Amino acid sequence: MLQLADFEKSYHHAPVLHIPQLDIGPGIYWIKGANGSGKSTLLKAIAGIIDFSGDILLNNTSIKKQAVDYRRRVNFAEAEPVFPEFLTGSDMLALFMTAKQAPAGQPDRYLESMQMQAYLDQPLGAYSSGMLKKLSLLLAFIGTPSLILLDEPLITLDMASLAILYDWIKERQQTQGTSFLLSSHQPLEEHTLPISGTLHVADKTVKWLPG
Ligand SMILES: Nc1ncnc2c1ncn2[C@@H]1O[C@H](COP(=O)(O)OP(=O)(O)OP(=O)(O)O)[C@@H](O)[C@H]1O
Repeated sequence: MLQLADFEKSYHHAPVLHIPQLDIGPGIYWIKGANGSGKSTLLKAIAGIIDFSGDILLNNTSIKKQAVDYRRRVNFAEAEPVFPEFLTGSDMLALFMTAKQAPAGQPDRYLESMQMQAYLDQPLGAYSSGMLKKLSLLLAFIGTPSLILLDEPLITLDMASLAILYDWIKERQQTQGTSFLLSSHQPLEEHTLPISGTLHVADKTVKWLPG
């Protein structure tokens, strides 16, 4: 499903990650690592929003050689989303629906399950951090991506919302075969998600461990 080849990322000539080769199949993966190890950097590179050397392929589509096609297949939710304060949640949703060519009505059940309709038309400057997080997670489910990247999806969500997010992930994987990379600091409750493996980010590289 996802391949990284000769991947190198530096900030201002300081190397952060070097991954000679990484090849993972379809599934749901956790990305683990200490603060500053490079989890967000890895996710942003796979999302196609930061530059790096080497190549990343998603189902044989290269981020470098087929950039538009690649980006259409990947959705990303940032750890701490920042949106223009004067726009509303509905504005953001309409934008993503168009950009991701989403089927009409796709957000409805997501909005309902997280009970977001009540504040969707408020300006984003008036959202709490949890409300912003839910919106950013919802936007990552818009369209029909093959891979959804969620950076720290568990932070700022209350327990009820966490259970709903786990249901979204499981349902999407089961019905559409969507793969997920999820970064987290928290130790997870066992059996919440059918995890295929863990990517450990340490010593400026990434190691894959099954289960
Ligand atoms: N824009 C940037 N400019 C310079 N250095 C950066 C930049 N972004 C990240 N770094 C550095 O790259 C390294 C990896 O950062 P990254 O945010 O990817 O780590 P992380 O594992 O996601 O951390 P955390 O768990 O604290 O969120 C850190 O040393 C950080 O200081």
